[in-house]
Amino acid sequence: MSTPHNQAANGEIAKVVLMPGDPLRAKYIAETFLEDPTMFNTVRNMYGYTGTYKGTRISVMGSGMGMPSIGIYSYELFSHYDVECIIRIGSAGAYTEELHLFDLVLASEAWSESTFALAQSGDDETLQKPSARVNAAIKEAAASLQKPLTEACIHSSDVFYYEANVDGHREFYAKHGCVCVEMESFALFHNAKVLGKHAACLLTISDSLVTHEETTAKQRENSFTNMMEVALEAALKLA
Ligand SMILES: O=P(O)(O)O[C@H]1O[C@H](CO)[C@@H](O)[C@H]1O
Ligand SMILES: O=c1cc[nH]c(=O)[nH]1
Repeated sequence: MSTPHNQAANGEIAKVVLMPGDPLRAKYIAETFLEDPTMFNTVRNMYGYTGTYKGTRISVMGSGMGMPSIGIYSYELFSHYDVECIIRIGSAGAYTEELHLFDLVLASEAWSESTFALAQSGDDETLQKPSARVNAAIKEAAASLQKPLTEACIHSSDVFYYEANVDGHREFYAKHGCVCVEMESFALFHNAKVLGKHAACLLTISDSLVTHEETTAKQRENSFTNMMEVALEAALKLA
């Protein structure tokens, strides 16, 4: 049965779902890496596909941008479609000069000032954690593909554009140890926790708040192939 945001029938979505923010990144992954991909969702253009990767059934679906959006889609995948594991595969802005464009970052935890967890379940933790099992699978996959990654605390922000009076990234790095910023993992990890499911977040550095280098919109859609391949290999270990 469908939901207000997902037209898939029960059984059309695999147990492991890769979840980029951008639905066109989901389309690219399905068309580039999956065999026989079938589209299961077009509601709001939040494309979702199921296909096989090296013989294993895997799904990929966009989450949209921000915690309210991934909050809806991940909750429905976990609770309505019996999905066991979601690996977010996102873009992120670097808070430190040590991270460069296209570097991979695996979230060891997500710090946020967001009220998502408090509002959703009364959880007042400012750090939400990924599944240790899923992080282990991602690290194993990255090592076997010889793709270096940095495992570190990330910032899940509600804000993309800050005004100049806010000393954003320096403070988040100095006070909370966040090496980069994205906008969804805190809510995803929280939903997995309250529903007894598994989640992780693998990121590609798309821009730097320190050096102001940046990738294009098209590169964010289709060039983060190291991240895609690592996530697909990890999914094989989790399916
Ligand atoms: O590229 P995605 O996965 O959307 O991730 C990042 O990019 C968007 C902002 O440009 C936010 O969703 C942020 O989390
Ligand atoms: O949330 C995000 C994602 C990519 N780059 C940023 O600066 N912020």
